[in-house]
Amino acid sequence: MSVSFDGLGISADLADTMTRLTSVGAQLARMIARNGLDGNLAEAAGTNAGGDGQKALDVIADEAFMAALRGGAVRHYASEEQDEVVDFGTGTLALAIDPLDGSSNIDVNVSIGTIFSIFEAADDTEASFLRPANEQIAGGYIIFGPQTALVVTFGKGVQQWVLEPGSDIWRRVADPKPLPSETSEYAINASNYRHWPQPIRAFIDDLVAGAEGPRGRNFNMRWIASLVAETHRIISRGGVFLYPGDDREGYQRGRLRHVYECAPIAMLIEQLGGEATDGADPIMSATPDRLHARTPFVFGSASKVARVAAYHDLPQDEAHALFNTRGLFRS
Ligand SMILES: O=P(O)(O)OC[C@H]1O[C@](O)(COP(=O)(O)O)[C@@H](O)[C@@H]1O
Ligand SMILES: [Mg+2]
Ligand SMILES: [Mg+2]
Repeated sequence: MSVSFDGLGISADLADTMTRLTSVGAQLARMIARNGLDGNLAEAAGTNAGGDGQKALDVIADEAFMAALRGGAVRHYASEEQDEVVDFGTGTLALAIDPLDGSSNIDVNVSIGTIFSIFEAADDTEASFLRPANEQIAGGYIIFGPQTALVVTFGKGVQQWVLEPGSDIWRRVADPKPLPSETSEYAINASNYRHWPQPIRAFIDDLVAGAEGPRGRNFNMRWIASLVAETHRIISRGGVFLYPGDDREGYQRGRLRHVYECAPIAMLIEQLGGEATDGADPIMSATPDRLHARTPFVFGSASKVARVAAYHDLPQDEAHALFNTRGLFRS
């Protein structure tokens, strides 16, 4: 057996689905390690349902997961790369997937990943996914980086496996620890500053002001542009991630997709004692209105996520005031 989920109390259907996912994960890891030797995985390949340009690896990963899952316990397959839910006809589960996350990093040898969300299948294809994330029975990701790792929750804590390089063998390693509630690291694409709503600008202004600002201490920033890699860093050492809505065309609800990006990450983060919101309200209790719906996304250490929500509650004049007047937010 190349991976084992024994002792985790999950159903045979869920274990079979996870085995199929990890088998494709091992194949993709080998392929990614050979990028440039056998062809260019970052070559342009078309446009997906959301209007995003697809790279060769986006399409290869989607086809590989779909082929591996067909005939198993998954009945409804929803993918970033498919306009509509694919109905395999039989099975008890519904799986939503971002087959390849962080596509802009394929050709620069930076960590990329796969994100997945699993529900019990509903009667109708769309109904399987247009429901609150707190109905998920599993959520997780595979990260393809210096190590290939699987991080997943089945609703009782978070477990992690690492792929033995060059093989199909996944070894379980220590479970991730709960997130620290305080942190000094934040992640946001700061090039969008001028497009952000005022509460996000005010929050970031105060972090950037560091020891001289209202927070009275310094913060550090990271931006990898792979949601999976940012999540893995935050799970490893804490931090807060923000992809807010902004005033660019098509970005009013941010960039990230509720169903197959934010919902499973939110489940992992909450299992580790962190929080995940759209800036104000929890992701886990929101119901998306479309398969490819976007949502603003803020997640990570609980106190930081709560602080972002508090900035949304500031009176307009205080959100605009010079940072040194915001004594309320010292720490
Ligand atoms: O390029 P931007 O606007 O900083 O966006 C980066 C974000 O886009 C994403 O790459 C979107 O995911 P895909 O690569 O699956 O489209 C996230 O992984 C990442 O957080
Ligand atoms: Mg993605
Ligand atoms: Mg993707």
